[in-house]
Amino acid sequence: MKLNVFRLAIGFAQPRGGETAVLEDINLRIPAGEFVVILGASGCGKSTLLNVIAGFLKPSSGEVWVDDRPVSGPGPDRGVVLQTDALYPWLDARENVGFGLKLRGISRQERRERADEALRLVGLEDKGDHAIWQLSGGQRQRVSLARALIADPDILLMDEPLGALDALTREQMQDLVLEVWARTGKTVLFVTHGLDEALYLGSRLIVLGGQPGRVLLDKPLSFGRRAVEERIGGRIKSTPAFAAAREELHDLFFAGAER
Ligand SMILES: Nc1ncnc2c1ncn2[C@@H]1O[C@H](COP(=O)(O)OP(=O)(O)OP(=O)(O)O)[C@@H](O)[C@H]1O
Repeated sequence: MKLNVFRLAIGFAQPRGGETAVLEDINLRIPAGEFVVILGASGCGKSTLLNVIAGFLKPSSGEVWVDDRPVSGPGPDRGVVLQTDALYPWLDARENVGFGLKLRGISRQERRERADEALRLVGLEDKGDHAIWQLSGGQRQRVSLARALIADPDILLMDEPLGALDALTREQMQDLVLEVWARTGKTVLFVTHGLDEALYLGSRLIVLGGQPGRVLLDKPLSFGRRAVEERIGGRIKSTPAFAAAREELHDLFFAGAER
């Protein structure tokens, strides 16, 4: 599914009155199947952009379209994964994954089957009965990803989903995200603060910055356009070409951030 953002702007009311503009004149055309990484200084509006696309926030002006439908609220065509897992501690992993289907009135049997399928996709087929507190941080993020995948959304919105994980788990999760993306062909919007992560995963980079936030840079990323099999395992990150691309991205990013 194509995702289009037209002249989007949003601001937040201030406690003492008035409004601060957070994003202004955001225009994006994202074809189906693209892996878009979004970088930008803290507070520039990355999460706000994802929340508008998810339908959790209404823009002050402009529009978001998924294919030929304008977004007016959350929908099963867009799945969301956040930095901190928003899992329900009183439900086991399988019930967490299937919770959205329960709200849609889908039978217990079907929920169970689909939750197990989503858990298989993230490599947790043996953890469905586990309580959330029995899972590691990485496993909890896998459950969050499975929960986002269960409705088979065409678009995955991921807001620093690996930001709270230790370095090793983070690398493993990057490969899992790549595998899921390759296997499902979903469109991904992935907010990160990691330049390596952006280069490794993304087929396209968007840098937000300024006040109010705008798109400072929108360009294809060469490593992310390589076959997933070539990237998986992370060896590519220690090649001179990757180091050179990282340096270039570093300079571009910080030049942009100063604007
Ligand atoms: N609900 C809200 N009410 C008022 N201001 C808000 C609200 N949500 C976000 N903001 C403000 O909007 C700006 C952008 O916030 P946002 O969380 O989108 O930034 P970000 O780029 O995702 O930051 P970070 O990288 O630190 O997560 C910030 O200045 C923030 O304080």
